[in-house]
Order: sequence, then C-alpha cells, then structure tokens
Amino acid sequence: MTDLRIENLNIIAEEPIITPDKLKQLYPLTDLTTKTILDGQNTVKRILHRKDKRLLVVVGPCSIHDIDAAKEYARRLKKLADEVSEKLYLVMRVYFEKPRTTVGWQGLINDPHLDDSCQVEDGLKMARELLLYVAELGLPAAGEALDIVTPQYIQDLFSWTAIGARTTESQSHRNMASGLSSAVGFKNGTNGSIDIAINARESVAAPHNFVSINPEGKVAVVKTKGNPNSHIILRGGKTPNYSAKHIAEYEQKLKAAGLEPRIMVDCSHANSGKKAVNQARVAKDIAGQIKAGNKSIMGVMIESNLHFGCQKLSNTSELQYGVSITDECIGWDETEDLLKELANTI
Ligand SMILES: O=C[C@H](O)[C@H](O)COP(=O)(O)O
Ligand SMILES: C=C(OP(=O)(O)O)C(=O)O
Repeated sequence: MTDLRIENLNIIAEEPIITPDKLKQLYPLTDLTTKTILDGQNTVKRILHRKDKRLLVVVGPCSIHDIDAAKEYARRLKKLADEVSEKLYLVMRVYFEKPRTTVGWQGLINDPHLDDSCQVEDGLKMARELLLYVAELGLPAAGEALDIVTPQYIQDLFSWTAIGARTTESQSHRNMASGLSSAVGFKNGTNGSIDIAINARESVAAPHNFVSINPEGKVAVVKTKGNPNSHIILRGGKTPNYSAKHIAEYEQKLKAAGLEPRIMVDCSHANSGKKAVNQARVAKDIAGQIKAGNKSIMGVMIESNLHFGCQKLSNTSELQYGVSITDECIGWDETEDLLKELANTI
C-alpha cells in the first residue's frame, strides 16, 4: 500500500517533560538565592549604565559537564570575586547550552549524561540544582540563552545572559531576549559582522509577540515590553576585533545607531584564535585601553576552568577532572593571576 503520510516523516518521538512550574517547585528559590540573583541583575545593569564604574567580568568554563567540578570552581571564584570586588564584578559563566558549528555535544541540558541519551529533563534538573548552589554561595551566574523555550525553566537564576554569535541575527532569539529580566549581550557574528549585534540591540529594546510556552507548559503567545539593558560582545570574526582602532570604529557605529556605546570583549573564541594561552594577551590589551581612558568597554569574558586546555569527549570514564570538553580554557592559577593583574591595572 502507498504510504500517504505527509507529516512527522523525520520525527522519531515526542516525549513530554516536566513543566517549568513543577521544576521550580522541586528546585525553589530561597531568600538568599533571590538576593544573589537580584543583586547580580541590578549590579550588571548599573555597570551598563555607568552608575557602577567596575568592570564586569564573565568568567568560567566554556561549558558545564561535571557538576562537582563546577561547584569547586564556583567556590574558588566566589573567594576571588570578594578579593577583587573593588575594581571587578565577577559573574560565573555557567553555560549549559552549546551552539555547534556543525554537530557535537550540545551541552548539559541537552545531553546531561554525555552519552547521546539526551535526557533533557535530567539536564534541566541538574542545571537548576547547580545554579541554586552557585547563588547560595553569593555568586551571580551568566548563561547563554540558545534554546528559546528553556528560559522558562532556568532563566530566573541568571544575572546576565548572552546571545551567541550564531544566533544574534535570529529573530526568535531577539524576541525571546526582549522578555528577559537580566541584561543581555549580543555577540558579533562568526564572520565578524558587528551590524547584526547593533541591529539586535535595536530589536531587543522593542516590544515583541511570539509563541512559546507559559509556566504551566501550555503553548502561549508571549508579549514582551522590550529589554532596555543590552550591549554588544566582540568575539572576533575572521580576525580578532578588540584593538583600540576596532573599538573606536564600533563606538562610532553604535552612536550613529542612536545606542549607548557599551562593549564587552570576549578574550576567547576568535579573539584568541581559540587558543587559551592567547586570552591573557587580549585581557591585558583591554586593561591598557581602559587605563588609557576608554569609557565604552564595560566588560570582558574569559573562558576558564579548574585546569588548562580541553579534552575530547569520547570515553566518559576517562575524562580528566576540571578540564573543558568544549573550547580550551585557561586553568585556575592563570585565572587568579590574570584577574588580579586586571584589577591592579584598571
Ligand atoms: O564556545 C564553544 C564553541 O566555540 C562553539 O560552541 C562552537 O563550537 P564548535 O565549532 O566546536 O562546534
Ligand atoms: C559559543 C560561544 O561563543 P560564540 O557564540 O562567540 O561562538 C560561547 O561563548 O560559549
């Protein structure tokens, strides 16, 4: 008999999962975690609006794959954050969603057991549990909002949010970001385009309507007010884009678009040629630019882990503790030295 099916030809399964409301009941906020997150959100906004003169530093692993290692990293970072707090405001990168150039592990929420079993509900639970732990320490967290539905499950626990180089131009991501309570940073495109990040800032400030889910997990039209707290992130393109000349050019572009020139520099990705050893060079250059009087650079991003480098995700039982399974990171000792030097220079 002829097969007359016209839909779901490429769908293997549809598995309902816990609703955002239920997940939040299982992993609720406390007074302490609420305070950490709110203070974090407000401090980042004050830095954006120059009411707080400190440099925002988004620092931490390229991706989270081991909860124990992430907790150890968070404890160390909290101690360092207190030591450098006069000059730097540290927010931990707690990245659970990884955009890929082609294919690869897509992060702890998508595949928490690192074995392609893609137990997303487990991933959401692990993510929420870790974010609450980090907030309990008094440390604010930063995430990339890659999936446009998962913010309903975990976004209340972030104090700053990134939209990545591969999604800055996406209307769905701009719509979603227009409803986020935290400030949001838009990366330039992987080919180096700054215009898409500038356009994203214009878009995110406007009200939007889009289809998503509500806290009960029902399909809903979400209506947003627009997010007034945004900035661009320079991550390099075909070549690095953090020099004083580049930054002066982007300041002019932002002003010409009627936007406050607020710039974060990502010391990793194409600005480091994806080589972690180069991140210090970028960070030191930025510190020099700030010392020389630059006023538009409000933040830096650093990919750092307990140990230097990265490792392939093949056999999970052979993974080295505290080493990235995505991009190369600097190790803890270098992180400490670099951030102290940054604080002293600026
Ligand atoms: O930050 C991580 C990676 O740069 C990004 O997710 C792309 O990784 P890929 O090119 O290895 O897929
Ligand atoms: C994927 C990331 O960066 P980009 O979007 O700049 O590639 C990241 O910061 O983890």
